[in-house]
Amino acid sequence: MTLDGAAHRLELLAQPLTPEAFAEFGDVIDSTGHTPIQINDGMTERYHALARVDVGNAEGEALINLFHALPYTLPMRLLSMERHPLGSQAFIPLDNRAFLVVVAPRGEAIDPKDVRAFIASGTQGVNYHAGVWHHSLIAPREAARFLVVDRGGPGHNCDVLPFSEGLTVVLDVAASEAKTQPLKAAVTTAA
Ligand SMILES: NC(=O)N[C@@H](O)C(=O)O
Ligand code: NI
Repeated sequence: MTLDGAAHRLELLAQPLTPEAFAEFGDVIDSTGHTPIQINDGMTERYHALARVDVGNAEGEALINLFHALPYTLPMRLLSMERHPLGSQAFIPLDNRAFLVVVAPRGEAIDPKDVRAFIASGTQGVNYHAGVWHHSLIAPREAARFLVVDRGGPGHNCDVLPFSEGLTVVLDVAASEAKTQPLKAAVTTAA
């Protein structure tokens, strides 16, 4: 499965992550805009069920992982996308650092014009729904740690789709300050 593409260059500009804009790809994990449940005698606010873990079938199980991501320098060239057909995958930042999310709609191929890039703030996580194409974790500028909740169990759960040689996909960051967290420092001149 490769992307059709003559000699094209696709410049991706990341936009601030919002639940509405991300809805077709998954959930935004963020307390903003949600009413918490008061628990523990009022000592804790529970933001309940911000997203659900999809483990696909009875053989699947939910895994709780930690990812220590090394930093990418931007602009960066994206070479492939991946999907997990059997389950969801959630990334929650632990160091309050913004990160980049690149997604494309489900399907057996990816139309380059459907690829979207978002800037997730340090207080926003994402939960990719099963089968949604995404780039693997991108931590810009500095190393960062993430809580990752995804599916374990038997079965093939990671398809990788390379962009064709004829298509160069470059991820940059919107010139305008993102509402979430400025990433200008992350943009360095390409080597
Ligand atoms: N491979 C792995 O566990 N992580 C990727 O799926 C990713 O989306 O980063
Ligand atoms: Ni993944």
